[in-house]
Amino acid sequence: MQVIYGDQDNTKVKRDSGVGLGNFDGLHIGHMTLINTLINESKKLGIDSVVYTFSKHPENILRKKLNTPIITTTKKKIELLQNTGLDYLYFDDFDEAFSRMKPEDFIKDILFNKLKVKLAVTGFDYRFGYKGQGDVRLLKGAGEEYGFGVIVVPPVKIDEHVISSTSIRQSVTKGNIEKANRFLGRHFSISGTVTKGRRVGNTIGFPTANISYYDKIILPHTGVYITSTLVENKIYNSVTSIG
Ligand SMILES: Cc1cc2nc3c(=O)[nH]c(=O)nc-3n(C[C@H](O)[C@H](O)[C@H](O)COP(=O)(O)O)c2cc1C
Ligand SMILES: Nc1ncnc2c1ncn2[C@@H]1O[C@H](COP(=O)(O)OP(=O)(O)O)[C@@H](O)[C@H]1O
Repeated sequence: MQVIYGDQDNTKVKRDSGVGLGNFDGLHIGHMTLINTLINESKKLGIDSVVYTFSKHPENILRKKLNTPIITTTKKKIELLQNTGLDYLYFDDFDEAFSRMKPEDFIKDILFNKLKVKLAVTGFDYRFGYKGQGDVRLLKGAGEEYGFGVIVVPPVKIDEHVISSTSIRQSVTKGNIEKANRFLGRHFSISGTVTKGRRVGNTIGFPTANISYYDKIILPHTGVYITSTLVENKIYNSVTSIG
């Protein structure tokens, strides 16, 4: 898998491509269903598969005060998609100027000219372009005009609940990690750097580590959690105190 950063790299995708569209924060079961569909259908067509996403969550750019804490950092997204068979992970730079792009221009300039789209894969509720004016209907119409196919993935649910990054954020914030894990299809995790603390644990026979974390990530509700900790390729049984 090749990672492309839109702000640094103006190289175009070399071959015709299948493009998966969305923010994909969390890379939950719904997202992975979409991405697997993208990879499989692109293979069938003999084209490259590309996930086109943003390095910063649009909500955090457009509604600065309404901070959306993120579930997966860029680094984590790369890690999770690394061995899926995806050809390109494309992080574009979302800023105010970009947000004003009309859906029709996004299709023409980015999907068609830049990514040489032959297939677009989105979820049922995908919206794009200025103020979210574009939807799957518009995308399908443009597909007929420009000659690309569109696959719309129906809502992936667990127990009748549509899986979404918003519901995962709510579960994590409430401390309902079991539910978040079910929706994510893996264990919720946080990465960070070990920093020096008061070393109290050591004096009672438990080594402790203070983790400093990226401040935009979502944290579970204050409390004590049973965890596993991965340090330098070794996994330890652990207990983590949040707060
Ligand atoms: C060209 C373009 C312009 C966009 N402009 C806006 C905007 O003005 N307001 C907004 O809330 N989101 C805007 N978005 C973000 C989309 O509504 C949407 O969040 C994003 O494409 C990811 O889709 P998803 O939320 O279904 O994953 C824009 C997206 C694109 C591709
Ligand atoms: N449960 C789901 N089932 C099918 N597609 C989904 C699901 N959740 C999100 N998608 C699709 O994945 C892409 C990224 O969605 P995004 O808005 O980032 O996620 P979410 O809706 O979880 O916040 C969009 O095309 C969206 O329609």
